[in-house]
Amino acid sequence: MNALGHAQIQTTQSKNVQAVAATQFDDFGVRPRRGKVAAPFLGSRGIFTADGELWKHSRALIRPTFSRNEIADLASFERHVNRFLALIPVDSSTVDLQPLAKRLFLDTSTEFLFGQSVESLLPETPFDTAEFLTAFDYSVLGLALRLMTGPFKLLFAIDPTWQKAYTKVHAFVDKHVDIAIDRQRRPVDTGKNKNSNAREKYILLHQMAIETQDPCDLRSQILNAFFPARDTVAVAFGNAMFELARHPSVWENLRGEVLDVGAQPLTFELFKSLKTTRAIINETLRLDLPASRIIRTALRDTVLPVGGGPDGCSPVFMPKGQNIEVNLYTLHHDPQIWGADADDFKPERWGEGRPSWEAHWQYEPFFGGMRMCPAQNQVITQISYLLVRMAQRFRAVENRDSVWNFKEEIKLTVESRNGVKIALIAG
Ligand code: HEM
Repeated sequence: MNALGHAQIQTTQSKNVQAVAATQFDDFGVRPRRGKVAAPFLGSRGIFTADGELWKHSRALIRPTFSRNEIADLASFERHVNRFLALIPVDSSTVDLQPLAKRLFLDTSTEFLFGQSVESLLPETPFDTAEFLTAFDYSVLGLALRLMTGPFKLLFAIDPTWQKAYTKVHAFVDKHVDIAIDRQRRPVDTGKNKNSNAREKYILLHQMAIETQDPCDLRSQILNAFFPARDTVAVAFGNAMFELARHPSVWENLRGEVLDVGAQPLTFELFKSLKTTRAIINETLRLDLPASRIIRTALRDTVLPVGGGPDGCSPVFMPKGQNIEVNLYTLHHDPQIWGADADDFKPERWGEGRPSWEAHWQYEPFFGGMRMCPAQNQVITQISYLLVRMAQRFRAVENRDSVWNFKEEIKLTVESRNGVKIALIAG
């Protein structure tokens, strides 16, 4: 395709997906496209913008955040979920769940990444959350526009609004960076907490400060991790509720499974056994996936397994510097893989005896290979937790949107343009 004057390859072939993600991983990178453009906002070091050794270092810094123990620790998530549930009307009036869910995940992600939640679900927030959010959203929009317009990004070269926005975000992050560095430099407290068995909560920024106390490096590393966390899970959960409001029988199946759980504690292990819940999440991430376009640049001359020749089945040459877009949306909607009902929401397709789409690189909502989303298990656990709590509390969910179909709004993530307007029936 011609992407605003640049020749770019678009692919939906699973063999090419596998090559880009895994078997030819070293041939592709993100830095040529993202590095310079993102630097003013995200800095020059971090998981989202780096390749090679720098990327390996950033990935190693972030990995422990998503360890089994951290994911299984649902106590602080529960605190935020209770606040979220308290804001949902129980008189069957219409609510748009999307902005509420975004506030929930903003609160949880700021807590586990920075060590302090912005508490946007509380009536009294500790500081001007709205101002921070506006600044962050504008910073992301500015970055998205610059990434999408490629050679025309110069049009935005003198845009003081973007600079103002990311400067505000930096001020917020720097405050927490200073706290993390200060904490690291303080002598270890061997006093009153010495015998305490309480496990200290894992906070990514504090862990990063053990490795580096360079404030610019820390700001860059943590912003690179926060950036993909913002909105993605809220959008995925919102999309699941969007579909459930239009498929009452699936809600009934979910509620049946959840009522069978009874008063058992909601644990990581329990979620793994909830087949209907997991099928709903899988199907939502297939149909309405928040991250649908993966773009890479060839770091050297390379050859893709398929796409060339008159029938598109031969290998195809990609010169160094050319971009490739892996279009996960089309892959997830391909009738040759999913059947004639590829565009329909059918969680039952994830039942026993199904084909192993994942093993064949046909289902990749978190992408795959070395740069696969590190938060995958945490995301699935948190969405499962929320769906279970919703189904415990509400007997039914009704669509209250005059528009039936899912209309995409494409930002850096893809979300429902009309929000998630529903009513929840308590019972
Ligand atoms: C439903 C929710 C989410 C989905 C569907 C999702 C999907 C993805 C996808 C497709 C990628 C690959 C992007 C690319 O290579 O261009 C990615 C990367 C990444 N995601 Fe997620 N993500 C989600 C939530 C999160 C959360 C909550 C975090 C929390 C920190 C996170 C952190 C990251 C990071 C750091 C990367 C970059 C990994 C690397 O380049 O090594 N994601 N995600």
